[in-house]
Amino acid sequence: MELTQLVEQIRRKKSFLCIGLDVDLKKLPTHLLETKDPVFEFNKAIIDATHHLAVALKPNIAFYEALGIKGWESLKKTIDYINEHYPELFTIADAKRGDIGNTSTMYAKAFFEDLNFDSVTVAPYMGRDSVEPFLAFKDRHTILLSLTSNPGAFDFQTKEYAAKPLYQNVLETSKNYVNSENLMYVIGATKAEYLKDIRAIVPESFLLVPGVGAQGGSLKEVCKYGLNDNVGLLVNSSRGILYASKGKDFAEKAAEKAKDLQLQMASFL
Ligand SMILES: O=c1ccn([C@@H]2O[C@H](COP(=O)(O)O)[C@@H](O)[C@H]2O)c(=O)[nH]1
Repeated sequence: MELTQLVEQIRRKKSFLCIGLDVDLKKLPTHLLETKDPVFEFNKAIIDATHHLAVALKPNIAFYEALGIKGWESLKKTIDYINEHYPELFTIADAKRGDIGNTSTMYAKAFFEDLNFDSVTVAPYMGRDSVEPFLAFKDRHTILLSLTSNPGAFDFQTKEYAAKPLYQNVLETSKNYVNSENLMYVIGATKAEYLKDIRAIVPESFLLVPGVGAQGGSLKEVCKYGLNDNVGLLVNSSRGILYASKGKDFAEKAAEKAKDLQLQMASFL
């Protein structure tokens, strides 16, 4: 998907909400567990109930891999369902991949060619040759981890390297990668106080911002410095939306949570 299409969708829906499809069997409504593919049935109901409120969907691949072959099948059915019924939604494989070049190419093929996601999250630690194979897919987007939402982010990402915090090195160095115009960055909502500095380095890039809701990040604080002329933000919530109810009304209740966030987002646009 072209960025112009994403921005147009954000403006039309007055939403920059990304819903994280982190499906945990233990948290599913019990009536779904009797179906052949509870994970897909759950995702389908959530997507049908919320597609008009969100602009992006982000399955975290770990939740599917943990279920073995069945999980991978549920993931494939989910992405195919989105691409067939809601092609306007921007899809993110939250896989946090990255390896030596020829291996990264295989990861990129898996997520862009086989599964047909619009984007994939990538860890920058192994550097240029581990990231550029993803960027070689010029009609897709590579979302590089820069400053993550978890407490462990302070172990390395804020520590100085070459006289600057490591997360700033990630932003600056990656701007020189081939096809860097297709880069986006992960910045945790719990690190909103860093967004002013981040925007000084990457004023135009889209930022994927997880960590509102269950992790306690503030949408208001994220918007203060995170928004740019093209909106430039995709703010993710997973558990805060998915598990609003364990009853038969689970999708309806999830839509209510998504609507709450969408209305807040509309007030910042
Ligand atoms: O820095 C990061 C990078 C990725 N994530 C992922 O986003 C969702 C957040 O889920 P919530 O339930 O809304 O907390 C999850 O898939 C994480 O693995 C992140 O949280 N922080």
